[in-house]
Amino acid sequence: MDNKLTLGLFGFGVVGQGLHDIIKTKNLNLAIKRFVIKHPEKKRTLPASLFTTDARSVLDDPEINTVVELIDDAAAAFDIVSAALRSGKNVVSANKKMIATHLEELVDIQHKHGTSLLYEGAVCGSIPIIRNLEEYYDNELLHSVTGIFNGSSNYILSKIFNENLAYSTALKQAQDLGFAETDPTLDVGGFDAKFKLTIVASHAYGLYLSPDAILNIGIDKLGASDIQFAREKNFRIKLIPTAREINDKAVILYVLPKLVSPDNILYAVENEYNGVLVKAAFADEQFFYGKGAGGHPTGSAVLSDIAALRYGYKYEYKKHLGAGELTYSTDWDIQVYLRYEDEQLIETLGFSSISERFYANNFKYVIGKVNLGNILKNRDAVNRDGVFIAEIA
Ligand SMILES: NC(=O)C1=CN([C@@H]2O[C@H](COP(=O)(O)OP(=O)(O)OC[C@H]3O[C@@H](n4cnc5c(N)ncnc54)[C@H](OP(=O)(O)O)[C@@H]3O)[C@@H](O)[C@H]2O)C=CC1
Ligand SMILES: N[C@@H](CC=O)C(=O)O
Repeated sequence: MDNKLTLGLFGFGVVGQGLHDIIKTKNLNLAIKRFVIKHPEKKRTLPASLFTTDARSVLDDPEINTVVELIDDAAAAFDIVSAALRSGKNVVSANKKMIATHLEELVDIQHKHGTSLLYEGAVCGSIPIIRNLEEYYDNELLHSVTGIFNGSSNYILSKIFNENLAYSTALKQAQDLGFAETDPTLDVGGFDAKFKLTIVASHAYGLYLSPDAILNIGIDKLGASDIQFAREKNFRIKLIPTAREINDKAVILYVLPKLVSPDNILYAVENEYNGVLVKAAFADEQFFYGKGAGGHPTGSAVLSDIAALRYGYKYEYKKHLGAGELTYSTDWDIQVYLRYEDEQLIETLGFSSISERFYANNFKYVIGKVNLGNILKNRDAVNRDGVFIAEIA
């Protein structure tokens, strides 16, 4: 099938412009009829007549059969995407916060209206992980899906570890390069990685979960002593989301910084690059590597989804058909490095074992095993100034 696609594009920022750059270099059987933006006063690189702030002019246009949603407002994005799907238009989105928060509802709308929502660009930029989890790993038992899912935090950590840049300078660079979210707390606080993990959990394990139920600790409390500790032990610190089957009934999910050694493939993933490490029963380990942020890498994933709509591609959410087989659990001990100030925190977290302890005037840490559920329950006590927690193998 080679249907002509007539697009309405919401958003002409980093990703919207990146997509447009790619589309204009190719002779594709598609046309962008209209761009919906928020600030009409902004200077654009295309004729003003193509831009509007009126969402209805796209949603109510019967000639537009495909909506591409690339805006930085998750609430508005949900309204746009759900209205488009309900009106019979297929949609491509890169909005991981919106998708992670509303996935089950969006799947229902697609089923009811026979439309398709694709979102490869929402998870790890240019890396084609969603379609692989849907299609390639359809029958494989997946032991785990982990990796580096956020380009901005990885960029910041790379600049700190490799170039001794200050955290704030590195963050500013990630923003200037268009990698960071409009609210960069989403990146450095591990929220963005968690939204992506929530989407991965659906396609890998058939789970619909509220992101709020999942632990995310970011890199924003990283301090000079943690960096020194990591360097002395020849570790690098990476922000790692983890989805892992702990037995044939339960899956654990969390986002934590991790101290990784040079023999870990993620050690060498630098800057805005992402890496997805899939461990499957028979295929064993497989590694996907590519740019996780930026207009062109993300635009290429968005374009791949647009092209897939030409032949009627839909996610089938097949793993949800056996729903109930696997449940989400937080009852699992993980080994962590914890820098802390108040001894009470060690009690509160209820370490089941401690293998190393260090006290100095301005630097105290323990290494030991703690239950994931306890960290989740006490996340406010852990996610505060003076404390830094990271997984350690
Ligand atoms: N940057 C990246 O590397 C990646 C981003 N993403 C996701 O892609 C989406 C877009 O990100 P990005 O391009 O970086 O964001 P930008 O901030 O660069 O651009 C956002 C665009 O959205 C428009 N906009 C905001 N609100 C509305 C609204 N209510 N109606 C219509 N237009 C609106 C803005 O309009 P105006 O131009 O008038 O201000 C702007 O054009 C986000 O969901 C982000 O999480 C996904 C993967 C990678
Ligand atoms: N802010 C995100 C953009 C891509 O998803 C990131 O840094 O990874």
